[in-house]
Amino acid sequence: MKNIILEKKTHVHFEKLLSSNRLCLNKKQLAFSPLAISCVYSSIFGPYSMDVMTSCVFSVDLDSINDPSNPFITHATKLFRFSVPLFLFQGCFPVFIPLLNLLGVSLFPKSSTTFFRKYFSTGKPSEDQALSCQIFTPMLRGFLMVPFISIPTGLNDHEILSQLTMLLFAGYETSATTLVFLAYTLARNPEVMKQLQQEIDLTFPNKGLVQYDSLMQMEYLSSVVDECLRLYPPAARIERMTKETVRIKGITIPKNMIVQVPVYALHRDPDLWPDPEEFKPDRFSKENKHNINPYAYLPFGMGPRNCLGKRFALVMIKLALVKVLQTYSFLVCEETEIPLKMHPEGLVGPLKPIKLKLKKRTVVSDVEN
Ligand code: HEM
Repeated sequence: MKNIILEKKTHVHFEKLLSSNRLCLNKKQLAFSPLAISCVYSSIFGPYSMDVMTSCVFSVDLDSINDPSNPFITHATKLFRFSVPLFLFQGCFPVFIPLLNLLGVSLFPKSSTTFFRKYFSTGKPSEDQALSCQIFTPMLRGFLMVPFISIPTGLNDHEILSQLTMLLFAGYETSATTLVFLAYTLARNPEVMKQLQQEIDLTFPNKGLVQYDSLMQMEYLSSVVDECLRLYPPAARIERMTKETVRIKGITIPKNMIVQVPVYALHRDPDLWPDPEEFKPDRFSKENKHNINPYAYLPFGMGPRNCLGKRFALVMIKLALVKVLQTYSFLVCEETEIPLKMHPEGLVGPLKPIKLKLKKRTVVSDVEN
């Protein structure tokens, strides 16, 4: 299944996505008033991530800023308000999941899953349409084309819908939160932001069109995003279950034991990262990157079950950051919380919405001073 989504020519899809506007911040999303104090998350990055994910996963074009009461948005948003204790219980004791299902206890609200089921069964394209029509995204087409590619029986509606919902669930908040933390860390590190704006202006002069290949070749942008994901990896830990009993450094881990990898703690371990609390993108520069132990840096996990949307997320995040920084600078203001209080539950995220000032850049020379 993973191979179907991660088609070899992914970059061609991304180029198409960029030119089709599916990944673009719209004018409203970029229309801050100069020097406005703004809650960055709720004003742009949340709706941006929602619009991109629903558009690319479900082939549904939404406008979360102007039409926030669209039922698709209401139900998609509800998926993220799941019970964390129930989530942890299911993770720790998967053996009870069938019993919970029997009792009608579900992680996601029934009204929302029913909405998506109805939506999908009435609105999904036929296999022929999906094969021929370019308006359906590669993801949706990939799932509908499964019978032609790998599994002779194909996937039933329930299986396709579960995959699509999983993609939305896995991609929306992780990407939105990363963008918020990028805005926060850049506001707190203006010299880094200036260097990044310089790279942006050089790569896309006169706020030029952002192109996939150039975007992905931006070295400083990559380092900034990597370093932000080190400090704020949305998934604080990942899990694996042992298939066999193993002995590692004198510790025996029995078969079928769930092992948690503390990603957040690893990323801030002073033995692995000098000055771990400091935001230093140069750790990820071309010259320094090879010194990083790949098992010490796991924002997208590792191995065959690593993040399926990694490349997608990086394009979406880099594009949004470049578009915003072409026009605005992030600034801390009185309302900016320093240090940040983190949410104790769920994904790594701030306890309260982050507030920053946005200053409209006057001219490109802004960054040359
Ligand atoms: C900054 C954004 C993102 C971060 C930090 C992130 C992080 C992660 C992590 C840590 C895992 C677990 C990997 C492991 O256990 O080794 C994961 C799994 C996954 N992610 Fe992401 N993710 C992001 C965005 C996305 C997006 C945009 C999508 C979809 C387009 C996505 C889809 C998935 C899926 C489907 C899985 C499960 C993969 C599997 O079990 O084989 N993620 N992600």
